[in-house]
Amino acid sequence: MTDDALDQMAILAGALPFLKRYDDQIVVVKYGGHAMGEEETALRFGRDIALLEQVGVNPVVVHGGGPQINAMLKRLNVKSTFVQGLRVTDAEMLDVVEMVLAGPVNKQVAEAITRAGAMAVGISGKDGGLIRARKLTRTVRDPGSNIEQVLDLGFVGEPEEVNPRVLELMIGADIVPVVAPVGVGADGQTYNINADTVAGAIAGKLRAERLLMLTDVRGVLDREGKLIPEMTVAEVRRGIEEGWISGGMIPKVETCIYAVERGVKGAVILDGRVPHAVLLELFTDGGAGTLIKP
Ligand SMILES: Nc1ncnc2c1ncn2[C@@H]1O[C@H](COP(=O)(O)OP(=O)(O)O)[C@@H](O)[C@H]1O
Ligand SMILES: CC(=O)N[C@@H](CCC(=O)OP(=O)(O)O)C(=O)O
Repeated sequence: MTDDALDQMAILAGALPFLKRYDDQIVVVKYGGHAMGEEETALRFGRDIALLEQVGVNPVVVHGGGPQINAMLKRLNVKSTFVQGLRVTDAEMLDVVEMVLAGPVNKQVAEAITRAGAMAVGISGKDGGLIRARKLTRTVRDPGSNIEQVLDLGFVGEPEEVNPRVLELMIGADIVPVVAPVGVGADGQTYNINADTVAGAIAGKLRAERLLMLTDVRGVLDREGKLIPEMTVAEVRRGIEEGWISGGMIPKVETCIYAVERGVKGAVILDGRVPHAVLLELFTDGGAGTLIKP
């Protein structure tokens, strides 16, 4: 038996009460591009997801791939800009985004889970009508003049409607869905959607037991840099107002709030680079990151 499998067994040894809680429940896992790291990290993630499936949990994986898109853009010598953490996406950029997300990244994640003994199938939000998207509009207010300006991010979208049918069929057939964050408008236009947003929308629609957001920080940290194990929605809102929850953490906690307000029992932000982060979060008392509850 490999060291990795022994570690999995050690975590499972004390997991009986948790296994009951999650039996036949849906757990949506957002696997961020930064959390993917080296090939071995992806394979280890695959083994954990396969194990979840094998012990009776129904995992649904939504992956990102920002760094992987950046690597391809560098090879193609195409420049990319971000506004409020979102990639400005013209028609040429959209081709690259869809090619990378629905191509190698999606297949790598599905293959890692399949190799570990579960059957995973990669789809994008365009498959089976999963995500109907619309163009995202964002505004900024100029602090000097107080004038509001509408930003044009091109083909950046947001989910307008999630049709969970394809996911339900896959889950019913013991297939682990692996979703690339691309959607399609009513007119057939493809949209690039932030992966956190897609994970939140899917978790909300499926009323998942848990939404796990794997990133490359330990969770939400307080002003002293200490990990906060649990927060209510009100405490998160206060953190944003007071400014110690900022930058890339804001869309993440907002996604968690969106999900728990739609019936997800708990949303967790945790460090995907920690070995077996998913298992530790679900199957141990202390959990692994920051749990956000209603
Ligand atoms: N209170 C906080 N706790 C943890 N991280 C925070 C906090 N406030 C801001 N951040 C920032 O949020 C970042 C995480 O967001 P981001 O880098 O966008 O993640 P990802 O690439 O996984 O989507 C952290 O690296 C950190 O710089
Ligand atoms: C609109 C937008 O910004 N879309 C993202 C989609 C991928 C993503 O969200 O990946 P991570 O989770 O790894 O950051 C992008 O183009 O990078």
